[in-house]
Amino acid sequence: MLVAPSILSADFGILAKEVVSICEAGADLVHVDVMDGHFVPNMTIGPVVVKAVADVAMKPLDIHLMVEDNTFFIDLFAPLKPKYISFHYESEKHHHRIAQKIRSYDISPAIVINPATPVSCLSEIVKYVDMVLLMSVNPGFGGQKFIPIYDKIKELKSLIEAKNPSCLIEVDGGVSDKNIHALKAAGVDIVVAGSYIFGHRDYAAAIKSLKV
Ligand SMILES: O=C(CO)[C@@H](O)[C@H](O)COP(=O)(O)O
Ligand SMILES: [Co+2]
Repeated sequence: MLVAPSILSADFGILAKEVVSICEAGADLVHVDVMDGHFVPNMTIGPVVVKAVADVAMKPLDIHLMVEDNTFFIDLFAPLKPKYISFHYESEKHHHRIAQKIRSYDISPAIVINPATPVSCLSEIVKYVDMVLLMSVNPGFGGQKFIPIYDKIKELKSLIEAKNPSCLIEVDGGVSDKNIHALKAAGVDIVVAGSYIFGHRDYAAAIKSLKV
């Protein structure tokens, strides 16, 4: 299992130090939640702060867009060369165009679906992305209760095996040592965890407990 700590739960007063700490503690990716106050009822960070994160991160960035205007934000963040940019199925009319746009920057495109969005809506776009992110909370906030989406993970695994076997499955929201084994068994490749990791005094121990 790869682990992507979500910096949404970091102490923003010492953000650079927090990013270095999770990288040294064994993070595989640094998950950056970008919210615009329209697609979700919350706002987070923009290009100036994400650049400061990119400047100190020793691991690749995994940028999760929760915005209405995907094109605008992709153009803003592409110069920071993240490994992934993920966009929400629910926020976009032109999924294929957005995936191509991300790839044109030599960045891996990923698509995200909310807990109530069915896996069947991915049947065509799955061929064009390198990762699918399944939300296991409603997007907008850290620290929410995990929604059991195990059937969706299994359904997505079958779709990926049939249409794009190299595509990875990421799960985001409420991940902890309580559900990590079940997530692994269902076929997840990468977990995002915010409050679980940053709520521990020992980040390395928290990350290790998710690397199952
Ligand atoms: O995208 C989101 C929330 O919208 C996440 O990345 C959260 O930041 C995860 O936080 P926890 O649920 O692990 O506390
Ligand atoms: Co996220």
